Amino acid sequence: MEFPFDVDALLPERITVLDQHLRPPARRPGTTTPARVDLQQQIMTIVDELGKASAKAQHLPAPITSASRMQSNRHVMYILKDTSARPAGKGAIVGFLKVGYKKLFVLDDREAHNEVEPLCILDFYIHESLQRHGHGRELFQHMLQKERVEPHQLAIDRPSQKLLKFLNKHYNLETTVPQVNNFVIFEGFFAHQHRPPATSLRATRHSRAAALDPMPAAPARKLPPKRAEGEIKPYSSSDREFLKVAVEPPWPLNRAPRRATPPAHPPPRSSSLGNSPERGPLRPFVPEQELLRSLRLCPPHPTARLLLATDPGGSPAQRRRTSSLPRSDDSRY
Ligand SMILES: CC(=O)SCCNC(=O)CCNC(=O)[C@H](O)C(C)(C)COP(=O)(O)OP(=O)(O)OC[C@H]1O[C@@H](n2cnc3c(N)ncnc32)[C@H](O)[C@@H]1OP(=O)(O)O
Repeated sequence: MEFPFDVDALLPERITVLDQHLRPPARRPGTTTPARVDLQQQIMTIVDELGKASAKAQHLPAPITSASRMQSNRHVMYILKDTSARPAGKGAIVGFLKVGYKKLFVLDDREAHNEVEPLCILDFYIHESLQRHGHGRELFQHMLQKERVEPHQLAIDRPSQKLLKFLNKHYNLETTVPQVNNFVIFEGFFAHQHRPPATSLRATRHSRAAALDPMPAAPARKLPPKRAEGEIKPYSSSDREFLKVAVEPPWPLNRAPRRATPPAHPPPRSSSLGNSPERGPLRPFVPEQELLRSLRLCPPHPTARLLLATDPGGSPAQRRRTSSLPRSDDSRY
């Protein structure tokens, strides 16, 4: 992918890492240095063009990667340049990989909900003319080392078939843990994960049920902490969510037909997973209330039940609230 400016001078390293500041890397000694603002503009152009090319390759209605989205999120972009060819002496870009930490509610193999904050693969693109030459693997490998994560610890935001094959081939990732959101996680995701100390912000911020849940928490964040967070909404974290706005018809046409009774169990494996990795049109919008209702119908964890039964200090009101279904004014979500 070529640009009308000198990519080779702009990005001295084979792989450049960009964060939300989109700072131009330090240039090689002896290279003439244009104004800093021009360099940043060039970086922004590269990010925008890569985002557009990736969206086109994935048949998305709009790019999910752009300079402005980079600036407003704590994502990290790994950009690979072509060091062999220097068409017109200006260099070229091979592709990019975008990652970021996200709060997710994921199901484990017992179909219990877990709040985690894994590193997510958000966008990945290698130029069409250079795919299947090992460039994707080079980028991915570099990212794994820099972020110090193992492939099975990652969550993937709506992987394409090509990416699923890529992950299978290079990292033996095959067996997925079925989810009801757009993220795909693989077997081993819940193994050996970092468990924060009981006094950590994460533990105290959680709901009582989450604090009692013995499932391990997400891998430790390597990125700086985000701004103060508000209420956590299940399934609200996909980086591709905003694309729904582009494809969703206006209200009331966007309302899914209401069921008489909410589903007692999450969708079966094939349905959940069959939907997630597919590209093309996004899945119909699931009304949040319906989703919450099905969440609230999940049976309490056995540990929680035991504690509630044996907790003599809890007031009757407290016991009433925790032993029955959450009330409509329950503001946890
Ligand atoms: C969360 C997300 O970002 S989902 C979106 C992922 N991006 C895309 O689908 C955009 C189009 N595809 C691409 O840009 C690239 O193919 C990537 C990024 C998926 C992989 O990068 P590449 O440089 O092609 O990967 P690399 O050469 O290291 O590995 C090749 C392997 O990837 C998989 N793969 C790559 N292209 C294809 C393809 N067209 N068909 C099937 N499998 C493919 C295969 O396993 C392949 O191994 P094989 O050639 O022996 O079958």
